[in-house]
Amino acid sequence: MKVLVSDNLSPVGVKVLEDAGLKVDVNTGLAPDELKKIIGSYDGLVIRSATKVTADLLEAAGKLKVVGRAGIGLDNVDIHAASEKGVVVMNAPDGNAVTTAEHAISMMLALSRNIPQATASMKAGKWEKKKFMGREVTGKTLGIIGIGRIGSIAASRAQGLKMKTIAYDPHMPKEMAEKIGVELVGLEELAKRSDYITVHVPKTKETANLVSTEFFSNMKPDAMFIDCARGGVCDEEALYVALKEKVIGGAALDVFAVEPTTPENCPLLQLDNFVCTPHLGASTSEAQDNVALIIGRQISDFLLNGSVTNAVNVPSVSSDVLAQVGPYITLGEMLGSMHMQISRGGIEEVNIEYSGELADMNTSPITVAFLKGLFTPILQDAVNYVNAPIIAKDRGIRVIESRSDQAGDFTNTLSIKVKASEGENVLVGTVFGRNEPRLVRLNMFRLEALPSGPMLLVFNKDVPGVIGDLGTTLGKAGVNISRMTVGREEASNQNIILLSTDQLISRDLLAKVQALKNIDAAQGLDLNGY
Ligand SMILES: NC(=O)C1=CN([C@@H]2O[C@H](COP(=O)(O)OP(=O)(O)OC[C@H]3O[C@@H](n4cnc5c(N)ncnc54)[C@H](O)[C@@H]3O)[C@@H](O)[C@H]2O)C=CC1
Ligand SMILES: O=C(O)C(=O)COP(=O)(O)O
Repeated sequence: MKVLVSDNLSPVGVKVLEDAGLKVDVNTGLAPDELKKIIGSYDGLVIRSATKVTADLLEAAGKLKVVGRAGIGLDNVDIHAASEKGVVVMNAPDGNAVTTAEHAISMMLALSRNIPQATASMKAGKWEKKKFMGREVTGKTLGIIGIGRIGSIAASRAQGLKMKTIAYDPHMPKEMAEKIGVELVGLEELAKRSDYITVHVPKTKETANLVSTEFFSNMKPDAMFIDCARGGVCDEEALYVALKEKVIGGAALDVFAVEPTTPENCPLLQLDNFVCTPHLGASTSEAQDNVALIIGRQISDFLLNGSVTNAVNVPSVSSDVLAQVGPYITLGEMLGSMHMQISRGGIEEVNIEYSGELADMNTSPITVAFLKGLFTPILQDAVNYVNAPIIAKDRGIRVIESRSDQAGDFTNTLSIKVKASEGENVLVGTVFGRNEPRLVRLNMFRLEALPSGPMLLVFNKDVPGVIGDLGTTLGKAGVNISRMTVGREEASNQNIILLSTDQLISRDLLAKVQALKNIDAAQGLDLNGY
């Protein structure tokens, strides 16, 4: 079996693959068409963030069985296309967290003491001692956006530097943050109170452009902003204006909306109060050895023994179990994603009830898939079919499973209640026929919906004209409705309408829907990939 390493990988990873008996070719920096020409002869592909694994490339990869990412981010992989081709995609989400947190702290100190600017000035033959007056970080407040793996390590390092640490992470229970000495606050409060702000969230629908003109206008005029997470979480145009007009004191970016970035497409690179690195967050020999070792072992285990670890698109179960509960694994993951998107506040408890014949089956992969689905909208590539239960435990979420012989009107049901700090929701699902997942209850509403693709969830009064108004509003915006389900609760005169649409609902369109008469609430859902 042959493995191609197409991005820079630490030699320890290559050694692990070779020692296992695999033939390894290292061929980095290939243009897409060059890669496409040779990919057909490989069983495995090892990448970092440079190689783009597109549907087009996968089309040419006739023998390919696995793509391994030495690191976390899979933004450069078309996971959906890989799943359709039966290619397993795996990553190594734990190997580079310390290193990336250290990079964020380095950026903070480099900004505080003007180290890059002073270096450039001295190399230009100057001795500008007065120009580069810095300031101490001791006693200052570090605001952390996203207090997950990397954010919490950054907090502990900052505490070591005698800084106060506050964080914004609406999905993290308060007690978990308090345990690590971090006060949880709202986004606006974080902007107003912090002297330094560092971002450690993945790029999701919620976090895209989270750091905007409004955010910068709330920051202190001498505060500094750092992003070593993902390009596009911060609006680069808004940052440019904030730095140019001295709305904030300085900024450092390791990640960009377009990578590789150049002075032509990134005007930030012209500013004196801007410091940057070319996506070096994970680039230390220690972190690279870690992720290379992990991915090398996972790929050889898979290619030689068929065992799947840390895969993002295949549950780690035997083919027998998959044949029995496979459709419920898909259903569980869909319900997980939907639960996270409709839930408000930090999740505290999950109750999963398996009913009917399901009660006698091996349901643990369904629970794992549910948890993976639950965390994917907020953690993206950092969650997979192996670490999802560990993430739940680390976040202090109680996962309770129960079984019942009775499944009501259906042969089997999966009924899941999620309690969050601001309320609870119940979703019940079943599988029709051999492989047709359906959502059959959402809280008090009975319905029959396929929880997949882009959707719009509407809560409305049960009066004539609502569906017509909705259809017209979506139609005017050019959005096609492919399915519609109405759930009715006669006692309360309340309905829900769940629509499947051909594209995601934009913020503007959602605002128009929310403004319609007799509509109490509406939200877009993204169940893509299911
Ligand atoms: N610059 C680089 O080279 C590297 C960048 N990264 C990136 O760093 C980021 C963080 O990684 P980890 O800490 O391992 O992830 P993680 O999954 O452990 O933590 C992410 C945190 O963000 C929070 N979050 C999600 N949506 C949020 C929102 N709307 N507002 C506030 N918080 C929100 C989650 O609740 C979670 O606590 C990822 O995007 C990752 O890809 C990771 C490694 C290297
Ligand atoms: O692991 C990640 O998500 C990273 O962003 C690191 O990217 P890299 O492997 O350095 O190209």
